[in-house]
Amino acid sequence: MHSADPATFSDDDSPMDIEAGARRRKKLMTEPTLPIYLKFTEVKYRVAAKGSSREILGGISGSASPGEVLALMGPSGSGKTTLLSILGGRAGGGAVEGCVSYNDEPYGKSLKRRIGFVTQDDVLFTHLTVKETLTYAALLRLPRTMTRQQKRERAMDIIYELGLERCQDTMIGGSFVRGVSGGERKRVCIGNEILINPSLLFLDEPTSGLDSTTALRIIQLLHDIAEDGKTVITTIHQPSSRLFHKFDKLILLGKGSLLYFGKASEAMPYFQSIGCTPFIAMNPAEFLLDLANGNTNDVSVPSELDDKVHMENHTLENNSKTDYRPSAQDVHEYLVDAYETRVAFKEKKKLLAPLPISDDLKVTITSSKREWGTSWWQQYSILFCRGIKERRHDYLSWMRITQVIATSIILGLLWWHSDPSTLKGLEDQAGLLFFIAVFWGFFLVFTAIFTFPQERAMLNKERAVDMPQSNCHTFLS
Ligand SMILES: Nc1ncnc2c1ncn2[C@@H]1O[C@H](COP(=O)(O)OP(=O)(O)OP(=O)(O)O)[C@@H](O)[C@H]1O
Repeated sequence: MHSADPATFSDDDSPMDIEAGARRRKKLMTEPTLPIYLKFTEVKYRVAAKGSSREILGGISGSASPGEVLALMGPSGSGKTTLLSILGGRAGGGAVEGCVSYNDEPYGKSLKRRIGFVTQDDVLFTHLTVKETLTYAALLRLPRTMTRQQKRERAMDIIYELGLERCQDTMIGGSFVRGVSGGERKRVCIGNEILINPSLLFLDEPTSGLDSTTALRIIQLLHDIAEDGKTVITTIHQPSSRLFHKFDKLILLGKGSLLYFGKASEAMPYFQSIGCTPFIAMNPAEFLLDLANGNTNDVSVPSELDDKVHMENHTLENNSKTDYRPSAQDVHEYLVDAYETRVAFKEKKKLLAPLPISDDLKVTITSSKREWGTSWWQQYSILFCRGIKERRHDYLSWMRITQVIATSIILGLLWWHSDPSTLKGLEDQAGLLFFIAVFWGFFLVFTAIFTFPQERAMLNKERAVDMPQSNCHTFLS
């Protein structure tokens, strides 16, 4: 794995920490990454809505090669997450059309183990530390061929690679527990996925909620990961201009339609070529999002679109007012048409070109079963230890201890001086035993029941990447 620039996460760096610096510069010893070329043509997605169906994506085509970072950009609700999920083999309940191929092969179960998917919501255990989180993930997900010690070392390498060494013993934290910062938490999520050395890495808004410097560090990290031969696809909301220039390729979506696919560096010249130029100096991402939203306030409107709007308005109102702005719908239709007529056919032709890889490599991704995982018993013991560590704070909380002590005192007082040598006293003692059995029975049952909702998100996340066996989870809960 490519080593991140030592300056990348300077907030966590300590000049005194020589060992940390040395480790960060060390390349992670992983098996070579299997290159995966991702291509998708005319991807459509429809969902059922009140008796009819609603189109979420309307024919999106594009590609990403190993070593590249492809950014999916667009206004909120434009379909970025939906497209990312389809490409990552996680489409929801809707109907998918079109073709998505990985080294010219369709999605198969064996690919699950070559894909890392960082979701928008961080699904992590709040009471585990950074080190524990990554170590348990390594123990559960890395191949059987590796020893426990090697797996632990891989987790530590990831910690140093991501610059998390200073917070490695800090709890992740959540709504009620103060823990690591948002940027550190995101890095832990990325670490969770890159430790299996995936060929394809999908990230849903890895920078949302982060300041621009931290966001830049995360994108720089993605760049470093891609440089190691991985294909990285990420959705992004509103990147700064520095961040925008880090992307190799860009997909701009508007209302589920493709407005641009190509090199990120060629996006501005393309929009200028179709007559859309910012009046003032602007962050390219802001300009593109304005266009995708149909907002042309600070943007020159192409004469073609201007004429069309004037004609329509004159016909409708028959007056001589000249200050018409095209509606958002007009702008959207113009951009979709412009892309279809000027660029789409060229890009589609490129997608048909043969890949620069051997036939063996194509077959490898579908036929080779990646050797990894652990036996049922190993999973059970790892999940058991993880569960104890996560829930120890809950079980040993002062509220629970007080609850048990208070109940014991009340019971003690109620059955004080109960004499087991008489029949009445014996009946009393039987009542006490019954009460204790029922109390502890329900106490444990309720504790187990309430762990299901908490663990559900984690179970779904782990099942999506083929680990661990769900009956193991159920047995433990
Ligand atoms: N299963 C579904 N049923 C109904 N509507 C859906 C479904 N999945 C997605 N949508 C709709 O599709 C549109 C696109 O959703 P998506 O989450 O992909 O957008 P997005 O661009 O990622 O938005 P954001 O940036 O806000 O996360 C939204 O309007 C959403 O409500």
